[in-house]
Formats: sequence, C-alpha cells, structure tokens
Amino acid sequence: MRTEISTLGEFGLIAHLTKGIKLENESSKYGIGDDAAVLSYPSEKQILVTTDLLMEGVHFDLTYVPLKHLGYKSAVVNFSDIYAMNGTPRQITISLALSKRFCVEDIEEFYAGVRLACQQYHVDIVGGDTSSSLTGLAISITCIGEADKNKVVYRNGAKETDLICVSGDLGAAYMGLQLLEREKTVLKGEKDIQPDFSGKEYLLERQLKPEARKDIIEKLAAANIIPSSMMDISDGLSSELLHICKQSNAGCRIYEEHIPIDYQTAVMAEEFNMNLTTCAMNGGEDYELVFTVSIADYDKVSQIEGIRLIGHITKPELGCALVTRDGQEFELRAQGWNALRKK
Ligand SMILES: Nc1ncnc2c1ncn2[C@@H]1O[C@H](COP(=O)(O)OP(=O)(O)OP(=O)(O)O)[C@@H](O)[C@H]1O
Ligand SMILES: Cc1ncc(C[n+]2csc(CCOP(=O)(O)O)c2C)c(N)n1
Ligand SMILES: [Mg+2]
Repeated sequence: MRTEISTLGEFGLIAHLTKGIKLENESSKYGIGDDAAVLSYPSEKQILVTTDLLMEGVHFDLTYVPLKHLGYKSAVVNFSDIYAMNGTPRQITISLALSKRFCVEDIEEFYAGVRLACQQYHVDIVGGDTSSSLTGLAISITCIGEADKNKVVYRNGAKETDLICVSGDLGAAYMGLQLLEREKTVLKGEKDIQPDFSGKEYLLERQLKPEARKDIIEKLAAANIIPSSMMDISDGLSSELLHICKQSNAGCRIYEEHIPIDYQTAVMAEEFNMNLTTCAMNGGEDYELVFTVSIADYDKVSQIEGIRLIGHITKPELGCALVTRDGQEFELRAQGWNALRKK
C-alpha cells in the first residue's frame, strides 16, 4: 500500500498518527491538540530537557534501517540523555520534515517504533510538528524528564581518586554499522538475495535497536549511589571522558584490559582488520553510561551486575590517558563521531 501524504494533508496526517495516544504520567496534564502541551511537576523535582536532531544521510541510512527501528531508536537516544542526568524521562515531542518520497504507511511505521519505545519506557507523546522537506527525512525529538532536586548528576562533578565506571559493553553498535555498510550494496540490489547475518545478531541489535540504561539508574538508586559525574556514550567513550574531565577540571587513567567488549564485537573487528580497542573507545552509539563514583562506594558499585570499573580520575596535570596491557600510556583523543567534522 502507498497512500500519498497529500491525500490526508498535514492535519489529517497528525490526527491519523496520534490516534489513540493516551497519557500515562501524572505530570502530563494536556497532550496533543492545542497550541502547547501542559505539564505540571511537583516542586521537589528538577525538570530536565534534552533535544536531538537526526538527519537522513548524516545520522541514518534508510537503505538498511527499517523505519520502525528508526522511530524506536530516535526516541530511545533521547531517553538515554535524561537517564544520563540521573533522571526519568516523562514526555517527548516529535518534529518531522518529510520529502515526497515518504507515504503515509512509512510514517505509520516510524510512529509505531516511537510509540513502542514510549510504551516500554512509560513516556508520553505530548506534541510535535510536521512539515515538508526537499531532500529526505529530518527528525527532531525533545524529551522532558524529572529528577529529585538533590540527585541530578552533571558532567562536572568528577573528583581526583573517583572510580570510572561503564555499563554494558562498547563498540558493538559501531561494528553493526560497519556490517550494514558492507552489505549495503547487497541490500540495495536484488530483493531475494539476503545477506547472512547469523552469529552477528547482537551487533545488528545494538545498532538498530539500542536501549537506554534505565536499569542501571535504578540499580544505582537502589544501592544508594549518586555518581559524582555521568554521561551517556553517544559519540564514543574517549570523547565522553574528555568532556567529563574537561568540565570537572580533572584527568583520568583508564585501563585497556578493563574495557568491556562483547565476543561478537571482537570477532567482527578481527574480520574487518580493525583495532578492537579503537572501535570500543571511539565507535559511538553505545548508549551506555559512563560515570564516576567516590572510592567510598567501591564495594557497593562493584556488586552491581553490568557495571565495570575501568579506571580512575586524576589531577588535571596528568591529562587523560589509556593504559595498555603492557603499561604504555596513550593520550585520549576525541576521534569518535562528530557530525560537523571535515571528512
Ligand atoms: N544549536 C545549539 N544551540 C544551543 N545549545 C546547543 C546547540 N547544540 C547543542 N547545544 C547544547 O550543548 C550541550 C552539549 O550538547 P551535545 O549535543 O554535544 O550533547 P549530547 O546531547 O550529550 O549529545 P547527543 O546528541 O549525542 O546525545 C547541551 O547542553 C546542548 O543543549
Ligand atoms: C548513515 C550513518 N552514519 C553514521 C552513523 C553513526 N552515528 C549516527 S548518530 C551517532 C552519534 C550521536 O550523534 P549526535 O551526537 O549527532 O547526536 C553516530 C556515531 C549511523 N548510525 N548511520
Ligand atoms: Mg548525551
């Protein structure tokens, strides 16, 4: 089926896409349907706001990304930024610019993905904007969330001797992207030729359907740990650690042998003849959390499953470095994702 968007028009399309959206959160007072949404948060909460812009061809390639997955991921990457402040996401607004290439069914797929993510993370869709574009799809999602007033975690709170922790494992989404790029020519061409991705499912899942680490935020809260600093890893661990250290006026040492990497990531790096540590440090799109905790929290944090201690914070004069297995030090550089960098 291909229904042209012009048959519904802007308002018809919005009504169609947002049919049946229900509000779950107490703070969502009024959602879609007026000039603005109305939110109300209790006075003991801080309100968090984050926004992300995703451009076709820069951030995603529709030759291998299904629209439903794109919708899911576009929402989840915003939730991830709210969790990275030690908060809880509550509402999103979605703005889309569509070119003529897209039909109603395409946008339905995209919305199905966004709505699934919102259901799973208990977030309300409270508004958006729909417009046209001359050259493809642009997606902007804004997420609003909350955190207890004294529990917001910034990038600037890391202190000398703090432990550096990361959740999950790194580099898999990047290897998934490499894999999809390699098979792109196949996927673009003959419909009946399907690339064989068996044994590489984890990599594809990490690239196409990432999750935000709600569970880690909950486990830290349950263990009574408030990190001294935290970020989510979208551009690569190196880049994020440099942000934390710069804003905290600190240095760091992280240890290559402690960087968490999945087996499939390692196999794939080998197959592509890429340096595994470089992939894990700079690949990006991991949507894991990197955070620091006081050394006094060592026992508590090391008992939490899914968290790895990878190093520690130092005085700023020592700079930021990766210590290799044979004890050599390499200065961290932000070689990761940067949408504005010269190619
Ligand atoms: N065009 C802009 N105008 C004003 N502020 C901006 C603009 N772009 C980014 N910022 C602000 O700069 C800060 C860093 O944003 P950045 O996008 O680098 O981080 P991030 O949200 O963690 O990244 P990601 O998009 O990968 O999640 C944020 O406070 C953001 O609101
Ligand atoms: C076609 C294509 N090109 C590149 C990538 C990789 N990529 C996209 S967004 C991002 C990080 C966060 O971006 P931002 O900081 O701009 O929010 C990365 C590493 C991809 N998935 N598909
Ligand atoms: Mg972030």
